[in-house]
Amino acid sequence: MNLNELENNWIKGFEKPVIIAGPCSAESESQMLETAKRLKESDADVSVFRAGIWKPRTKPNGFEGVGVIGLNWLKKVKEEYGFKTATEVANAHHVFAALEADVDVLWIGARSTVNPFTVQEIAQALRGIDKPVLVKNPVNPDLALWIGALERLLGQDVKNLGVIHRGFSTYQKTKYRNIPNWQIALDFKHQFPNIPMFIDPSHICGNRTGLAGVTQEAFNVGYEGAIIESHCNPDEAWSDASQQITPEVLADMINSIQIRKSDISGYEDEMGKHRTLISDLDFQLIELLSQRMKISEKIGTLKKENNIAIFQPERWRIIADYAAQKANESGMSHEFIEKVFKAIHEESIEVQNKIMINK
Ligand SMILES: C=C(O[C@@H]1C=C(C(=O)O)C=C[C@H]1O)C(=O)O
Repeated sequence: MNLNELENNWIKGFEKPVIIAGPCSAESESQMLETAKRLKESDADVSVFRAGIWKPRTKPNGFEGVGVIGLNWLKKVKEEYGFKTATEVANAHHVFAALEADVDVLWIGARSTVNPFTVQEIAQALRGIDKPVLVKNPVNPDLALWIGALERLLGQDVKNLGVIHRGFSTYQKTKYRNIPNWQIALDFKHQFPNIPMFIDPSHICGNRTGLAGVTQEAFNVGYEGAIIESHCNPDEAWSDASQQITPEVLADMINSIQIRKSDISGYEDEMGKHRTLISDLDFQLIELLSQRMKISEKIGTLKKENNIAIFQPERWRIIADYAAQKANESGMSHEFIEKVFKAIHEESIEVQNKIMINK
């Protein structure tokens, strides 16, 4: 069996979009019950209550989670408020403890997904379970590693799978804590449309203000749910205080978000007309690119015969400047045109390189 054959019917048992919410970390019984109570009373439509029991911290000596005692509090939340519960597992010991406490949904964190040994250990501990297991993207933008983690789970007969898009680490300071890199998540969704995808705006943003925008963007492209950190007293939270919101703020946010359906029925004709035009233009784009590469080949032959270097910075600068100017005039984003032309130039260099090394 491969990942594309999974049916993932588990998601049908949840109200859509599936909202998973709760504190970053379990801190005390009262903090857990108070947060759960207020989530229940709000109209955020939360179906799963999350809380971190074991916390992977960047530096030692910080708060590393309350440990197994927190599982009792999760149990209480389930009994008193009827939520399903979720927590992160990062080794086999966590898995056994979480299953023992009957946690309903487990997730593998971004720092674990990067390590095949860890994922294999967790997968073996989970062998054959039918509880949903969600895999966060690895901290580094590596789609194969993300897919590999799911394959390890499937290899142990864990078939109710989902993924969480939590963004990717960067060295540069950006407005995000972890840049979304939407393309990687969309590549995943394209390859595995049958695997439910959740957005984790809390870890992408690292602050409260960006949460609604990122969540809306994810629902615009058809994600199935969101996992959002919510705490009864966010400013006093023991971990990730700056990105947590109260249950009431969460409810306002969820209610302000538009949910889009992926089904186009009823609009096939109207969309069909536009799509025909797009297909026609795509065909022309490919034709034009192919003609451009053929000319580049001729230039490559000329350069080879006359020992001229392939890369011509002056010429490339003129082309890039011209493209930027045209982008402005036509109202397209400068970044987009720059990306397209860089890709064309890279391929053109590659085409000429092939000619050069051909005897
Ligand atoms: C085609 C050439 O070779 C390279 C490729 C270019 C391109 O594809 O536009 C431009 C400059 C060179 O770096 C050229 O020298 O004109």
